[in-house]
Amino acid sequence: METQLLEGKKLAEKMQSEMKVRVNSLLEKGKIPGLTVLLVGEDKASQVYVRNKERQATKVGIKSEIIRLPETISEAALIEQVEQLNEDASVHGILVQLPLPKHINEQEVLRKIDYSKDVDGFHPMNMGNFLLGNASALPCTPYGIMELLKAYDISLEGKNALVIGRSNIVGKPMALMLMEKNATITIAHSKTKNLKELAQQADVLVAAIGRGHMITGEFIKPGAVVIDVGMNRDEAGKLIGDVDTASVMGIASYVTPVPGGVGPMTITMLLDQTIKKVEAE
Ligand SMILES: Nc1nc2c(c(=O)[nH]1)N[C@@H](CN(C=O)c1ccc(C(=O)N[C@@H](CCC(=O)O)C(=O)O)cc1)CN2
Repeated sequence: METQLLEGKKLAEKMQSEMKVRVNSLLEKGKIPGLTVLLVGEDKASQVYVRNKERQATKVGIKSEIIRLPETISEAALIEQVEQLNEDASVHGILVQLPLPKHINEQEVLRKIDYSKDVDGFHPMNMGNFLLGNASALPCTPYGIMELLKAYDISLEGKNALVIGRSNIVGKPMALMLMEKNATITIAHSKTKNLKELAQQADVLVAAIGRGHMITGEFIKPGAVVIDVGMNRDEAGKLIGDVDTASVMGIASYVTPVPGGVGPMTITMLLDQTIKKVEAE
């Protein structure tokens, strides 16, 4: 079987060039979409991600700012920053880059974002509305994956989908989005006993485990669609996914590469949701 790459980077470029047109028409009406990202601490990967968010936001015409805060900031001081942004009419989207340092309660901070400015879809109000089928903002990674599947005309109806990972930002919302498209969902996690067996029955497999190259060809049902959410570094510091892409080639029908698959779609959906906030005004 020939395995086709699901090229998130290419789709992201296409979607972002369409976003430039959307932003231009907002600018003509005197509206400038504004996105502010709060970055706490020195985490190397997070620094790369927020820089990329800022660069790509600027490219499509969004006014973007990163507020860098020290690792030692208190939860109260971080919440104060969030509340200031809630009051700032030029800011349409607020994003707190995750993970936060251990002394800060992530959920407490996220719930303090004005939910109408939450472009990550992590606010409990948005999560709840999403669960009820009435979303106003969606978690960007699973949203990007759904757009990628749509762009490649991959039908989910009646398919067995296995989501490996149960995080709030990927696994749980991913399962729900696949279910909305009439797939039959299984969620696996670190305590799942028969992972390989479950994987071998999956028509669609989403790997969001955080363990480099854990999913090899022997986990894959012939013809399956394989989505790799992993962002791991090997011993040489090279970025690798949760899926050993080379070993699934020839077995899967589709696979997302790392880099160039899911990651670029995550940022693109963030930009989309920021623009939508202003379009809806
Ligand atoms: N507030 C949030 N925090 C985090 C989220 C999120 O959606 N909201 N997701 C992840 C990290 N993330 C975005 O923040 C993210 C990860 C990876 C990429 C990406 O484009 N990856 C590239 C490779 C980049 C590299 O070379 O390191 C790729 O896959 O091609 C974008 C966004 C956790 N935190």
